[in-house]
Amino acid sequence: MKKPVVQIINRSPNPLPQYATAGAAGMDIRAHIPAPVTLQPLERSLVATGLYIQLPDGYEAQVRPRSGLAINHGITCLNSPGTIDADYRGEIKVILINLSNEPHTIRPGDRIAQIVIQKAEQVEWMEVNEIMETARGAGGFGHTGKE
Ligand SMILES: O=c1ccn([C@H]2C[C@H](O)[C@@H](COP(=O)(O)OP(=O)(O)OP(=O)(O)O)O2)c(=O)[nH]1
Ligand SMILES: [Mg+2]
Repeated sequence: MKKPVVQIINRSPNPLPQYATAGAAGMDIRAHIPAPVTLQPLERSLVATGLYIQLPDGYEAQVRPRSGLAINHGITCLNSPGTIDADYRGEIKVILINLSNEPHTIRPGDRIAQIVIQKAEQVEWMEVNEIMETARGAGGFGHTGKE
């Protein structure tokens, strides 16, 4: 299947993000920082990547945490999933937070998160007074499976 093409500028010395396996949804993205950054417990930091992308209209990129960093070090993306709009032309940055009890150091070139590129259509609203009934109705927030 032909893949959509996304233009990218890489102002870092790191390789371009790549799919690590044939069926990967995400591509790891790396820190583009001049020196190591240590996150203390509950500290957050906006980490640069040196990447700038031009998404086709109708696409978005999501910045998502890496599960390995999360389970091993308590490092996640505070705004997960981060949204990269199709018309954003700034540098892709990652809001990392340390949810562990130990300091954790991010080094230049470390894989800090992953991006998933997918279709995201815009819609128009049609304002009405009623919306169609369903079996679920207004049930939510854990209402299924109860007697
Ligand atoms: O993890 C992220 C999230 C966002 N962005 C960039 C791309 C996105 O298009 C822009 C705005 O993000 P968002 O809409 O989430 O933030 P906002 O607080 O609503 O800012 P704005 O008013 O600029 O939309 O910031 C990133 O680089 N990394
Ligand atoms: Mg916004």
